[in-house]
Amino acid sequence: MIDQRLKSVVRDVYDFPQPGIVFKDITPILKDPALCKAIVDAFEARLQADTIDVVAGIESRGFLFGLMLAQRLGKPFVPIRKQGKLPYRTVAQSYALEYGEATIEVHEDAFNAGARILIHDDLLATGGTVAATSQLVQRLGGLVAGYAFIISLDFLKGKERLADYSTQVVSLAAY
Ligand SMILES: O=P(O)(O)OC[C@H]1O[C@H](OP(=O)(O)OP(=O)(O)O)[C@H](O)[C@@H]1O
Ligand SMILES: Nc1ncnc2[nH]cnc12
Repeated sequence: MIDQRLKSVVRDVYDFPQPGIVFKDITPILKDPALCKAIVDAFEARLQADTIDVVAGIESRGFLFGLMLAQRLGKPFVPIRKQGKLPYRTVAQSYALEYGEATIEVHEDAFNAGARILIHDDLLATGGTVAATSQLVQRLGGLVAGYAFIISLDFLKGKERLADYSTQVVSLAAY
Protein backbone atom coordinates (compact mmCIF):
# COMPACT_ATOMS: atom_id res chain seq x y z
CA MET A 1 0.00 0.00 0.00
CA ILE A 2 1.22 3.48 -0.93
CA ASP A 3 0.46 4.90 2.54
CA GLN A 4 2.77 2.39 4.24
CA ARG A 5 5.50 2.95 1.67
CA LEU A 6 5.26 6.70 2.23
CA LYS A 7 5.19 6.44 6.02
CA SER A 8 8.27 4.22 5.96
CA VAL A 9 10.36 6.89 4.21
CA VAL A 10 8.92 10.24 5.37
CA ARG A 11 11.13 11.50 8.18
CA ASP A 12 10.06 13.34 11.34
CA VAL A 13 12.30 16.29 12.18
CA TYR A 14 11.65 17.72 15.63
CA ASP A 15 11.56 21.46 16.34
CA PHE A 16 11.81 22.55 12.69
CA PRO A 17 11.31 25.31 11.60
CA GLN A 18 10.54 26.31 15.18
CA PRO A 19 10.26 24.68 18.62
CA GLY A 20 7.24 22.39 19.05
CA ILE A 21 6.76 21.57 15.36
CA VAL A 22 7.29 17.99 14.16
CA PHE A 23 8.21 18.54 10.53
CA LYS A 24 7.43 15.86 7.95
CA ASP A 25 10.48 15.76 5.68
CA ILE A 26 9.52 14.43 2.24
CA THR A 27 12.99 14.64 0.70
CA PRO A 28 13.65 10.87 1.15
CA ILE A 29 10.72 10.24 -1.24
CA LEU A 30 12.56 12.13 -3.96
CA LYS A 31 15.50 9.71 -3.80
CA ASP A 32 13.21 6.83 -4.80
CA PRO A 33 12.12 7.11 -8.46
CA ALA A 34 9.75 4.12 -8.22
CA LEU A 35 7.99 5.69 -5.24
CA CYS A 36 7.74 9.04 -7.06
CA LYS A 37 6.07 7.24 -9.97
CA ALA A 38 3.78 5.38 -7.56
CA ILE A 39 2.63 8.72 -6.10
CA VAL A 40 1.61 10.02 -9.53
CA ASP A 41 -0.03 6.65 -10.33
CA ALA A 42 -2.04 6.82 -7.08
CA PHE A 43 -3.17 10.39 -7.72
CA GLU A 44 -4.24 9.46 -11.23
CA ALA A 45 -6.18 6.43 -9.95
CA ARG A 46 -7.97 8.33 -7.18
CA LEU A 47 -8.79 11.61 -8.93
CA GLN A 48 -11.68 12.13 -11.31
CA ALA A 49 -9.74 13.52 -14.25
CA ASP A 50 -12.88 14.57 -16.11
CA THR A 51 -13.63 17.10 -13.34
CA ILE A 52 -10.25 18.87 -13.71
CA ASP A 53 -9.17 21.48 -16.26
CA VAL A 54 -5.98 22.80 -14.59
CA VAL A 55 -3.57 21.65 -11.86
CA ALA A 56 -2.32 24.39 -9.50
CA GLY A 57 0.74 23.60 -7.36
CA ILE A 58 1.85 25.60 -4.33
CA GLU A 59 5.44 26.79 -3.82
CA SER A 60 7.71 25.17 -3.17
CA ARG A 61 7.08 21.53 -2.36
CA GLY A 62 3.83 21.58 -4.30
CA PHE A 63 5.87 22.14 -7.45
CA LEU A 64 7.68 18.80 -7.17
CA PHE A 65 4.71 16.57 -7.96
CA GLY A 66 2.31 19.23 -9.26
CA LEU A 67 3.84 19.47 -12.72
CA MET A 68 4.31 15.69 -12.89
CA LEU A 69 0.63 15.23 -12.07
CA ALA A 70 -0.46 17.85 -14.61
CA GLN A 71 1.64 16.12 -17.27
CA ARG A 72 0.12 12.75 -16.41
CA LEU A 73 -3.42 14.15 -16.61
CA GLY A 74 -2.59 16.08 -19.78
CA LYS A 75 -3.63 19.37 -18.13
CA PRO A 76 -2.01 22.82 -17.82
CA PHE A 77 -0.01 23.59 -14.66
CA VAL A 78 -0.27 26.88 -12.74
CA PRO A 79 2.31 27.85 -10.09
CA ILE A 80 1.03 29.48 -6.89
CA ARG A 81 4.00 31.39 -5.52
CA LYS A 82 5.10 33.21 -2.39
CA GLN A 83 4.80 37.00 -2.57
CA GLY A 84 7.12 38.87 -4.92
CA LYS A 85 8.21 35.91 -7.08
CA LEU A 86 5.83 36.01 -10.04
CA PRO A 87 6.88 38.54 -12.70
CA TYR A 88 3.55 39.50 -14.31
CA ARG A 89 0.42 41.08 -12.76
CA THR A 90 -0.82 39.07 -9.76
CA VAL A 91 -3.60 38.72 -7.23
CA ALA A 92 -2.49 37.99 -3.65
CA GLN A 93 -3.92 36.37 -0.54
CA SER A 94 -2.46 36.35 2.99
CA TYR A 95 -2.93 33.43 5.37
CA ALA A 96 -1.73 31.67 8.51
CA LEU A 97 -0.16 28.21 8.46
CA GLU A 98 1.00 25.77 11.15
CA TYR A 99 4.17 27.76 11.83
CA GLY A 100 3.66 31.35 10.71
CA GLU A 101 2.06 33.65 8.20
CA ALA A 102 2.63 34.20 4.50
CA THR A 103 1.20 35.69 1.32
CA ILE A 104 0.72 33.76 -1.91
CA GLU A 105 0.11 35.04 -5.41
CA VAL A 106 -1.07 33.83 -8.79
CA HIS A 107 -0.84 35.49 -12.19
CA GLU A 108 -4.12 37.21 -13.01
CA ASP A 109 -4.24 35.41 -16.40
CA ALA A 110 -3.28 32.00 -15.01
CA PHE A 111 -6.52 30.37 -16.20
CA ASN A 112 -9.83 31.31 -17.79
CA ALA A 113 -12.94 32.14 -15.74
CA GLY A 114 -14.94 28.98 -15.19
CA ALA A 115 -11.89 26.69 -15.24
CA ARG A 116 -12.00 23.81 -12.74
CA ILE A 117 -8.80 23.85 -10.70
CA LEU A 118 -7.26 20.92 -8.84
CA ILE A 119 -5.10 22.30 -6.01
CA HIS A 120 -2.02 20.25 -5.19
CA ASP A 121 0.42 20.54 -2.30
CA ASP A 122 2.78 18.05 -0.68
CA LEU A 123 1.18 18.32 2.74
CA LEU A 124 -2.07 19.48 4.38
CA ALA A 125 -1.59 20.73 7.95
CA THR A 126 -4.01 23.42 9.25
CA GLY A 127 -5.32 24.03 5.74
CA GLY A 128 -4.45 27.73 5.80
CA THR A 129 -2.33 27.51 2.65
CA VAL A 130 -4.86 25.67 0.51
CA ALA A 131 -7.80 27.69 1.86
CA ALA A 132 -5.97 30.86 0.73
CA THR A 133 -5.27 29.21 -2.63
CA SER A 134 -8.95 28.33 -2.95
CA GLN A 135 -9.85 31.98 -2.35
CA LEU A 136 -7.39 33.06 -5.04
CA VAL A 137 -8.95 30.56 -7.47
CA GLN A 138 -12.42 31.90 -6.76
CA ARG A 139 -11.34 35.55 -6.99
CA LEU A 140 -10.12 34.82 -10.54
CA GLY A 141 -13.45 33.22 -11.44
CA GLY A 142 -12.19 29.64 -11.18
CA LEU A 143 -13.91 26.68 -9.53
CA VAL A 144 -12.12 24.46 -7.01
CA ALA A 145 -12.34 20.95 -8.50
CA GLY A 146 -10.56 19.28 -5.59
CA TYR A 147 -7.35 18.77 -3.65
CA ALA A 148 -4.49 16.30 -3.91
CA PHE A 149 -1.95 15.88 -1.09
CA ILE A 150 0.78 13.36 -0.54
CA ILE A 151 0.41 13.74 3.25
CA SER A 152 -2.33 15.07 5.51
CA LEU A 153 -1.96 15.76 9.23
CA ASP A 154 -5.59 14.95 10.02
CA PHE A 155 -5.24 15.76 13.74
CA LEU A 156 -4.92 19.44 12.68
CA LYS A 157 -8.39 19.30 11.07
CA GLY A 158 -7.35 20.93 7.79
CA LYS A 159 -9.84 18.87 5.78
CA GLU A 160 -12.74 20.52 7.62
CA ARG A 161 -11.71 23.89 6.15
CA LEU A 162 -11.89 22.53 2.61
CA ALA A 163 -15.43 21.18 2.71
CA ASP A 164 -16.91 24.53 1.62
CA TYR A 165 -14.84 24.50 -1.57
CA SER A 166 -14.82 20.87 -2.79
CA THR A 167 -15.49 17.36 -1.51
CA GLN A 168 -12.83 15.82 -3.76
CA VAL A 169 -9.92 15.53 -1.31
CA VAL A 170 -7.22 12.93 -1.99
CA SER A 171 -4.51 12.29 0.59
CA LEU A 172 -2.14 9.35 0.09
CA ALA A 173 -0.84 9.12 3.67
CA ALA A 174 -2.92 10.38 6.61
CA TYR A 175 -1.52 10.89 10.10
O1 LIG B 1 -1.86 23.48 5.98
P1 LIG B 1 -0.92 24.57 6.41
O2 LIG B 1 -0.90 24.76 7.90
O3 LIG B 1 -1.17 25.83 5.67
O4 LIG B 1 0.56 24.08 6.05
C1 LIG B 1 0.91 23.42 4.86
C2 LIG B 1 1.92 24.17 4.05
O5 LIG B 1 3.17 24.29 4.77
C3 LIG B 1 4.24 23.84 3.95
O6 LIG B 1 4.76 24.84 3.13
P2 LIG B 1 5.72 26.00 3.61
O7 LIG B 1 4.91 27.25 3.74
O8 LIG B 1 6.53 25.56 4.78
O9 LIG B 1 6.63 26.25 2.32
P3 LIG B 1 7.64 25.35 1.45
O10 LIG B 1 6.80 24.38 0.63
O11 LIG B 1 8.28 26.37 0.57
O12 LIG B 1 8.61 24.64 2.37
C4 LIG B 1 3.58 22.78 3.07
O13 LIG B 1 4.34 22.52 1.90
C5 LIG B 1 2.25 23.41 2.77
O14 LIG B 1 2.32 24.34 1.68
N1 LIG C 1 4.43 19.55 10.29
C1 LIG C 1 4.72 19.91 9.03
N2 LIG C 1 5.63 19.21 8.31
C2 LIG C 1 5.91 19.59 7.03
N3 LIG C 1 5.34 20.62 6.41
C3 LIG C 1 4.42 21.32 7.10
N4 LIG C 1 3.67 22.37 6.76
C4 LIG C 1 2.91 22.72 7.81
N5 LIG C 1 3.14 21.91 8.85
C5 LIG C 1 4.08 21.00 8.42
